[in-house]
Amino acid sequence: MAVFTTVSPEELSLWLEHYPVGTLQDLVPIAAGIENTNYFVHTTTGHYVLTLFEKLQAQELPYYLGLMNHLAVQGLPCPAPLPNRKGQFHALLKDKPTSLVTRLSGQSRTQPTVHHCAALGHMIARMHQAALTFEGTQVNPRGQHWRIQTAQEIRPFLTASQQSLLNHALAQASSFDPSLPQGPIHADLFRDNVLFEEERISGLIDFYFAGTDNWVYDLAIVANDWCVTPQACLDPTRLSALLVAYHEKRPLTAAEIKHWPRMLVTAALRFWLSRLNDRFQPRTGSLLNPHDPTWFEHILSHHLEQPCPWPL
Ligand SMILES: Nc1ncnc2c1ncn2[C@@H]1O[C@H](COP(=O)(O)OP(=O)(O)O)[C@@H](O)[C@H]1O
Ligand SMILES: N[C@@H](CCOP(=O)(O)O)C(=O)O
Repeated sequence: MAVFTTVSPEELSLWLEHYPVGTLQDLVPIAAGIENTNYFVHTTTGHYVLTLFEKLQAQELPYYLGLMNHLAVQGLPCPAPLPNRKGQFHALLKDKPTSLVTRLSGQSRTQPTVHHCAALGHMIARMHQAALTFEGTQVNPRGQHWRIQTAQEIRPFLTASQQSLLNHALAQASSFDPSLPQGPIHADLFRDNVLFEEERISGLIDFYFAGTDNWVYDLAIVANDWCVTPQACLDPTRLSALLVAYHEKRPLTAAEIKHWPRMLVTAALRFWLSRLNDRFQPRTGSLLNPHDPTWFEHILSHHLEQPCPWPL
């Protein structure tokens, strides 16, 4: 389970005195997740999620928490950060920058249907459009610069054929048309980061990889996780449902459609690299749910061997 920093009810009760949320009733560690320490918190005023940031620094948080607040204010189902009595969205707890956000209802779907994919396509288009008016700016922290640097660091651990795959992927994951529509993107909207009540989306969570990048890249990240088959290729029915729904709300441009196969490669490369990095350069502390890099190696190989054209 991903609790890197233990918080006792006594420690949290003291910290919560700075928040207008009443008194602590219950504190439950959350097993899922691999980046931060998370707890469900129940107080006399409601249900919240407490996050102790294990990697991100305090100065990096205003972008993420500000974006979540911006989207929540506009009616998107994102966690709303609670300000403390000083008006701050984060404060130190156990020497870690920490936030308290609203707990959203619903469950993630491990086996999404076409209906879930269509609902998500609509929601991503809404999110992209709503995020455009957010005043904060940040380049995608897992973008081109990070890909090149991480590839260099993990290259010595790879076999010759993996290095060749890496070279092919890196060549495709660069020199994109600078006129592609951009804005703040979620950049990690995997199945575990979307909550549903029946077929309605009730939560978009975990914005801690967000940054400005190409919108079509965000869609490719989603397609690689939501539409993938056990053979590591994309299921045409779920993929169409996702893209048709997005396109209805925010029509893609001809340039975006042309870039689609390379965006799928870039998205698969990004998660292959981060998973390899977690395997070969693990953080100190207990990373108890590492993800398997081999899965994204398969997806990446598939996209390079049989580029997936725009399906609509
Ligand atoms: N605002 C929220 N409302 C409801 N559940 C949440 C919320 N934030 C996190 N969770 C739960 O906590 C789990 C881990 O959160 P996540 O942000 O993915 O962790 P990490 O940043 O460590 O990857 C999620 O899978 C979800 O079950
Ligand atoms: N989605 C990424 C890892 C990020 O983990 P999360 O729990 O913060 O979504 C992956 O699958 O590699």
